[in-house]
Amino acid sequence: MLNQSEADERRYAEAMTDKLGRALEDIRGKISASYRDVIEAKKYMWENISQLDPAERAANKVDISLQIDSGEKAIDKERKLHKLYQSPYFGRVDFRENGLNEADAYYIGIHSFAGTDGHTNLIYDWRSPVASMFYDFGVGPAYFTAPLGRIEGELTVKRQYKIRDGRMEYMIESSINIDDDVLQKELSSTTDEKMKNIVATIQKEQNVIIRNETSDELIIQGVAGSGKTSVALHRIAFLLYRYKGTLTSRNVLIISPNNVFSDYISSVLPELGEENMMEMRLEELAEAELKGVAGFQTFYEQVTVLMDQEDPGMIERIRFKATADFIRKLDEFVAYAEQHYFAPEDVQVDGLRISAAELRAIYDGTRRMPVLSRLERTANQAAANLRDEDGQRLSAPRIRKIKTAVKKMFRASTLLALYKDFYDWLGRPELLCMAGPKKLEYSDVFPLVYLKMYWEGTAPFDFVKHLIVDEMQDYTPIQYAVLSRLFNCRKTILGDASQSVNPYSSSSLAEIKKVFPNADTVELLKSYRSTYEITTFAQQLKDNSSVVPIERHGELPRMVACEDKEEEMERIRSVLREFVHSESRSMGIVCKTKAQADEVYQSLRDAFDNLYLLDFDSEEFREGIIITSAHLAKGLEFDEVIVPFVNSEVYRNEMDRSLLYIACTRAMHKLTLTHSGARTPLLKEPGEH
Ligand SMILES: Nc1ncnc2c1ncn2[C@@H]1O[C@H](COP(=O)(O)OP(=O)(O)OP(=O)(O)O)[C@@H](O)[C@H]1O
Repeated sequence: MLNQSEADERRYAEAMTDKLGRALEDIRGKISASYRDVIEAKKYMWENISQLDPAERAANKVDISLQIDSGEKAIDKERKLHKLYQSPYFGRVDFRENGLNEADAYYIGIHSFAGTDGHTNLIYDWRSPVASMFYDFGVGPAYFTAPLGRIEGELTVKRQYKIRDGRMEYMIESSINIDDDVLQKELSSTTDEKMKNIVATIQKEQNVIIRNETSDELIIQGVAGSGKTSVALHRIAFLLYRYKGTLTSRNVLIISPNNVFSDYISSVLPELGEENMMEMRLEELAEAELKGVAGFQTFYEQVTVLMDQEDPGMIERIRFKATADFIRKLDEFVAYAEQHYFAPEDVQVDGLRISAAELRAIYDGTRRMPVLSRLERTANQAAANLRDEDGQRLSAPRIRKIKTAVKKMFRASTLLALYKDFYDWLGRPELLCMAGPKKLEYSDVFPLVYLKMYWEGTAPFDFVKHLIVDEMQDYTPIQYAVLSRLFNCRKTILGDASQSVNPYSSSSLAEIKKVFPNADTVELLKSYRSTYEITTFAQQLKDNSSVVPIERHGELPRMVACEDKEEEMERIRSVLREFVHSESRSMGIVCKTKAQADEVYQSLRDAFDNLYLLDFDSEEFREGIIITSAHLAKGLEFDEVIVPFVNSEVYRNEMDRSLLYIACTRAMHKLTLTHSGARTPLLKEPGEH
């Protein structure tokens, strides 16, 4: 057996690092040479431009661009080699194929690495078929699916390593699954500025999702900290590897909740050797779709209004528009409008006549088109059927008159008018209410985008081949219906029904399934982010007994009762001073509202460096002390979290419960809650049952 003892493994790791070092030098040499070649070629072209004929110039340009291309590939390879040089591999499986006597050893790393012959793989990419056994099996019977089919056999060895800067820090013989010790070490470490990759410790249930190639629509419901976002990103990295040539990062789009979140996750794919995918907020999509139609309130603004005042009318409007039944009603209305909204009349243009019957016949023959196109087509067709006094086709001004006349035959003259009619048709006109002059309420934005598809159609995003929707609980069925029409591609949809920032419009898995009836669904129940103590403490806010906290222990959350706000801020300062002198790298102060976050920021800004206020206009996630609201903290995590103002008058209703749950579950290692006055009834003292 190759490298039986730990000493053998240490030597092997060093030798591998040497090999990688040489490969790295080699590629760096090539990059410099290629850089010089490009400069030379450009210089030659510049100096001789007057003597070169057009064909020679074109040939030179092609040469230069080929050289740049190969230089870029070399830079990409250098990046990967550098990564491997720092940590060549993290796992090994020895696999004996059925019918063979000997097992082969496969070392598994973040990228693959071939020996000098270019054929022998010394390190296997974690996404390669053989590497799947590392995640799926312990020692014993195992198999992997190769391009030619399933290969069965036996794992005789399974090991994990931590190699840093050429030195093996530890090696673990793990017989069952990715060993808990390694996972514990990974989870206990303090967090870097951005999200980390988890290739060395992907869990079996996560691997099934990452390597899923069969689901066109995959919905992942996972508890807080179960690795949903990590898994979705690794899934994309896997699919980019698996479908190299047909799928590139430019074909993958993530619908993300805000720019900070996009920034927070932006390091994972590059770390895995892939380019970042495209990202977009759903509001950006709506902005493009409704340009020139109406402005609108954002989701964030909607939530802020709801937090400031409990407006039963607004809540009813939101609730009404947040069900699958609402889509059905809108569809019924469209069918009704289809039948009744076009009322043709005879048209007279300068003595020429088109009959209502003819218009009706043409209009009826244009089904499946959006309204505006139908009307246009009807007018054009009717005009084309007609000849003027001289037996000629109609002039442009006459055609325009016909178009105007035909347009007026449709009962609604604008998209907004049609939308308003919908509520009249329902007999519920009060359900449409503007947030301001020419400003729609957020709950009307996507119904209107949906109706626009019927009104004037919309161009689908055909270049997107895989769509990821994160924080799925915050999108309503009508938003999914829009996405489903605009993105006719594979989808990975993930979220947690317990982490909704607006419970009146949150979608459960069951609701989303109504829009995607053929979707496959998976649940992730194990929570990896927080210590056992933090997870169980947060559980009192959400009655979900199926959550499985990871057995990683830490301090009990601290509940700090204060006499008044002044004392509360002083206690927060003291927690921050402890943090500054600790090993922790990131601290989140997660408030309920932006106004509270502003207040805390003002009170602390002069006392600490590295203190940042994160609001909806922020672009990046930063290391240090971040002050923000629960809405924006969604999806993020911090070594330590402080939740201020957990008073009875601040956290009282269901919405507050969700926000408090989000806030508490952002903490990895330490959680402190402070209040002055009575504690919120939603929480018990830590340790109290
Ligand atoms: N298999 C794993 N190995 C190591 N760390 C993991 C693993 N799975 C998840 N984690 C860690 O758990 C934390 C939570 O992961 P992630 O943010 O992907 O979860 P989530 O389900 O999207 O969370 P939330 O919904 O609460 O925002 C991250 O620090 C991630 O690195």
